Amino acid sequence: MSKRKLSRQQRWRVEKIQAERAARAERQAERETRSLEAGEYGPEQPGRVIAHFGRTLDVRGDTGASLHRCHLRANLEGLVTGDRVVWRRAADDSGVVVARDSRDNVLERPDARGLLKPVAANIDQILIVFAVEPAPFANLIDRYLVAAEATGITPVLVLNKTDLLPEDGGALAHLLERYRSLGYTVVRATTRGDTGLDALHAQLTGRTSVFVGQSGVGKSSLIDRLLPDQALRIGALSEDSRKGTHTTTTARLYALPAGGELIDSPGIREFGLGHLDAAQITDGFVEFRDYLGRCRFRDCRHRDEPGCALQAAIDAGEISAERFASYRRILDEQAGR
Ligand SMILES: Nc1nc2c(ncn2[C@@H]2O[C@H](COP(=O)(O)OP(=O)(O)OP(=O)(O)O)[C@@H](O)[C@H]2O)c(=O)[nH]1
Ligand SMILES: [Zn+2]
Repeated sequence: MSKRKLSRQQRWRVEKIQAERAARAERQAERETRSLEAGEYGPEQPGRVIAHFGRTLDVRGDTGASLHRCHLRANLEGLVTGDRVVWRRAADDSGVVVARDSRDNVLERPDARGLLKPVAANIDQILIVFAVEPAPFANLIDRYLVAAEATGITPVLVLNKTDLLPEDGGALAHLLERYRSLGYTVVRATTRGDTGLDALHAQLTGRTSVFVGQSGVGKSSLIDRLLPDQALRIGALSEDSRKGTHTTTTARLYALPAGGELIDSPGIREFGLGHLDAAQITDGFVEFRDYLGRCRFRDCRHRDEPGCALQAAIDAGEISAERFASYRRILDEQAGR
């Protein structure tokens, strides 16, 4: 309901509820300060947010794998899964989060109203999954790469279903070579067979990762194989479900048995191009970066302008004409939205 349509009585009621809420928050903050000062909580220690439900968080201490249901100090806002925090443990194993460390990076998604909201933080790599089938369009891979580059998080390409790959690698071999030559890591995987995930395990070890990619490329299959302890995964979710329906869509951090960590949620898997401006799209093509700023005109749109450094690089074979066409397509589609 829009604000304008509220009657005076409704407005009064809303204000009353807000005032009560503020008073409650203040009392809670005072209680917290008292109990923190009274030494009811242990010493400050580092931890990481594993999941969050409003002002309640699951925190994992840096020593040991146990989870602690924590609440937030009243002055803290906007923590997300993956945040590194300072917390204090209570006698009953719950805790309170007292501070958030600075973030290396943050993954954002538009909410229902189109406003960008952080969903996860401190991610080392975005694994862009594509598959032998459905066959990938280069333009789609480029879109994911551009979106990943805009976050500052390293993208890695994962080609899944390699069991379906013809001996000679088919048309995909050429495509993969293009991305390798741009400096991207390409990992092959298959959920069929015993050794199909070896390279992926190696890529995941010691890092915090997220999986993104089109429907049907095998993200669920990969994640199920990487987190074989289904009971643990599902158990964690059902334990949270009493907290409300939104818990199943909130991002959760999983420790992978073979090493490394995975942050996953339906929202993260749908990560895409959404909200990028022209400059971000241009920057998302890594091989353009050396040429940007070298066009004759400072406001060159890299279309038909004379003295365009990008066009010259294409003519010289230094930039792939296909990647440039893909760039133009993404720009045009964003402009037409
Ligand atoms: N041949 C083959 N099929 C696979 C492999 N991995 C997954 N599949 C199949 O691909 C189909 C899609 O897999 P999903 O794991 O549901 O794909 P997804 O990316 O999670 O798809 P959404 O849930 O729609 O986003 C399923 O029928 C899987 O059995 C693989 O390595 N090889
Ligand atoms: Zn130009």
